Amino acid sequence: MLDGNQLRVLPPGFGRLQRLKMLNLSSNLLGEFPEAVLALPSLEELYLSRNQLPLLPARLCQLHQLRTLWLDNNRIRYLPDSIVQLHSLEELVLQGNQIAILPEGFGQLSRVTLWKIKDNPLIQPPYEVCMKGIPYIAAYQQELAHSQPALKPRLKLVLMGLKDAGKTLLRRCLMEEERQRDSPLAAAGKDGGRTQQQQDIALGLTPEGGGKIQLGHSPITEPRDASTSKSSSVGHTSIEQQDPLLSPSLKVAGKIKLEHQDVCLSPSPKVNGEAQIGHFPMLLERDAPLTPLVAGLTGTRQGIEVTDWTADAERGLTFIVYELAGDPSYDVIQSFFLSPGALYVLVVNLSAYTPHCFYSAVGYFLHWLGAKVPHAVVCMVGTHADLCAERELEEKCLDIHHQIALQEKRDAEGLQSLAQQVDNALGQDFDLRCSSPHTAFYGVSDKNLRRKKAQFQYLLNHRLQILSPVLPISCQDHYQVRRLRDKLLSVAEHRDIFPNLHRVLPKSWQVLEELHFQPQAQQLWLSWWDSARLGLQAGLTEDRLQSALSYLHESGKLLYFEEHLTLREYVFHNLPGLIDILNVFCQRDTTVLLQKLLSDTHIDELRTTQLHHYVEGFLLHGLLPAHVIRLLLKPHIQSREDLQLILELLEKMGLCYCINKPKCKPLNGATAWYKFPCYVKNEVPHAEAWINGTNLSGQSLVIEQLQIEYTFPFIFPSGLFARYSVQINSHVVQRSDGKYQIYAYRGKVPVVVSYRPARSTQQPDTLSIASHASLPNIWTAWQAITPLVEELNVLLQEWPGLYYTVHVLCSKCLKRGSPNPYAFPGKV
Ligand SMILES: Nc1nc2c(ncn2[C@@H]2O[C@H](COP(=O)(O)OP(=O)(O)OP(=O)(O)O)[C@@H](O)[C@H]2O)c(=O)[nH]1
Repeated sequence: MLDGNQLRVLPPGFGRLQRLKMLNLSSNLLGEFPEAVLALPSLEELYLSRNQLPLLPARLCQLHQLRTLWLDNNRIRYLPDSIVQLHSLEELVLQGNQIAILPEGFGQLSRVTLWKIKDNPLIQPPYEVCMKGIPYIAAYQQELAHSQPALKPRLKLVLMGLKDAGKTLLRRCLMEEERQRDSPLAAAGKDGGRTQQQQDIALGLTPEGGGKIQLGHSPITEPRDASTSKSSSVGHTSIEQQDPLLSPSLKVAGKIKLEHQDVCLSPSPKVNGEAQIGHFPMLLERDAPLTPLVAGLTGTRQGIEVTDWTADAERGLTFIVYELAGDPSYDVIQSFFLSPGALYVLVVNLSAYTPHCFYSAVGYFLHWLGAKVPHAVVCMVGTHADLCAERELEEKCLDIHHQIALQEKRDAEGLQSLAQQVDNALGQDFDLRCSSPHTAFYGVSDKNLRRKKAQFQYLLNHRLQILSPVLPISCQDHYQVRRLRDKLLSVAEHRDIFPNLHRVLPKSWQVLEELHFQPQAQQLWLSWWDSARLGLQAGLTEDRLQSALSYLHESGKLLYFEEHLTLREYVFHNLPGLIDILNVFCQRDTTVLLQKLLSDTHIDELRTTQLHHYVEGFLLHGLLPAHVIRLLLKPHIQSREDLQLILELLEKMGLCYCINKPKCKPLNGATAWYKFPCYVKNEVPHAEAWINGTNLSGQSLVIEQLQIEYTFPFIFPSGLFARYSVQINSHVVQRSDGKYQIYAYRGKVPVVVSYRPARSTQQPDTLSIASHASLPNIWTAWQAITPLVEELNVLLQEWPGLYYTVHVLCSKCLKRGSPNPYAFPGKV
């Protein structure tokens, strides 16, 4: 056991340990695979986790006896083809590396039962296949070998931003532009007489992507001196061109500083050695006439929308455009539509922008996206440029850059300092950490500290990839819209940014996709069996269908909840239809809701009044009976079964829960009522008192309090509390919901779930789960809260870039009513 040292090499003669069976070299500083290990023929277990290995030698297959090989959290990019010859291998742990392609013949590793590959940029086979295990990888590889490969580049494009940012108009103009592109009017170019170069600058589209800011560590760093780069037309360096000597954390801090100074603040940044006229447009005409492009496109729209946009018919590239809603009422469902592998466009209304609103217009969205999709690719687009004066436009764009860089720098430094604290604690002896509850990381094991450190490293290495300065645009200008389209296309087609776009997939997968989207398959969803039939038609057996569906789910083409007990029986292939349904419950508009309910002409007055009351109750308390939900969804659902399925989907998505359905029993004809927690506005004052230690029953002397607190220093995604309150419903009874609190019982034991938004920028948001019991029975309180804690942990797994800590609060402090109870760290 040589783990947890500072070893860079092994001593000479190490290879003479011919009878060595197990070698643990984890958590060292090995920068190369130690050759001496290859001379140990009896080796059965080899642990090399958390080193800095870039490669594995092909001669690794000499270790015929090897049963266990742990290589997680290194820097490995490729596996040698010969790895598949390690026929005795039972454990292969590769997570947290840079592996994109797995060698052919993975089926030969049929004895592997412990397989971990998470956190690798996998392309071939796709991530969804790799995660399922060796048999699935083997089947996929066979599939690819035997069927004709297919290529159909489709990329998910997500438009996000505040309400009225201009997302809808931008989307419509982009799509309309496609239709008008070939028209003589468009060909003439309505560009207000600007030169090509001026217009390029106006859109931040200078050669070699001049002026691009790259915040955070990412594989697509732009060379500072473009003449030295071997880059392609957009000017990105390849992964190999990065400086291998810089540690990721140094890169983050260093790059922000450099780029922030050089790109954001310099008034005339140099590109290709030539001074640019100006970094931001001062050329847009304030009073440009409204062109036919915008005419007829200004209608408002509510909610989330999905549309296909064939942005480049020649090359066959299609964007699946997800336009998110700016209204916060949609927050509870929006995060479902953020997924890896998409191109995100953050839209800012430059006319309305002020430096004070940076966080709400930009900063929050970056935090939110980074928490859900670490390392996501973001383009910043500023609309309403036509309504801004030249100087105003320049100042606002600069301010956004400046504040993004500051936010990014602050976050990275925060994470680095937390990582440093963990390092310091690791440098101490475990006994010392257990000596007093006031020492940092009291009682936390080395193993858990190392996990924590790996998490910080992951967060630091997976910052968002913000690709460009704000691209100012007026939707009234054909030329600018066209250039934005070209910019999006060039980003999408850049192989370093979206390597998956040009991935070759088995023909059967493509056929499966086409069959799911053929015109006759216009129902709202397909049963698993219907989908399996399409799979068979495409040449996929049932077991291989799962991976293909998961892939389609991840790439944004359909929804398939593989893990869900009931919903996995269905495939939601008609996304626009499904989103229409979800939109109904987020609109919060009395008129729209009433219109839907009163569309039937035969409704009498009494019924009309009743329906008015239901709408009022819904908007005030978030309550609706099932039959009114059915009415609201009338065009979409036909039968009772349809309704049941939709209600289950809404529960799964954290939108509502049934308040009066006994567990696993039918309602026997009674009306089922549904609660939508995102509508709850009232407080639950007694819960606040309880949680602060003022015991309701007045038994404060014999009662012990148990409180687990989750702290979110960077962001608590909005809508998460509402979702959690749905998620815990199956565990609690007699609940009373407030906007930020739930007071309920687990059996006879009371529990309180309480969310506290940050009171200032210095303070974090917290979410706590608490219970109490008399001292000899304190375990009943633990039993009460444990499932709620587990439920929260499951939910938080959907947010891989979200940083939070978990503490147990000191019960003595709680009893005293201390405003700052001591928090014991550690894994609960
Ligand atoms: N002058 C001008 N008006 C614009 C521009 N872009 C959008 N608008 C107008 O701004 C208003 C809001 O634009 P939308 O596209 O509806 O905004 P949105 O981001 O989709 O808003 P939500 O759907 O509520 O999230 C509309 O009246 C648009 O016509 C622009 O570049 N210039």
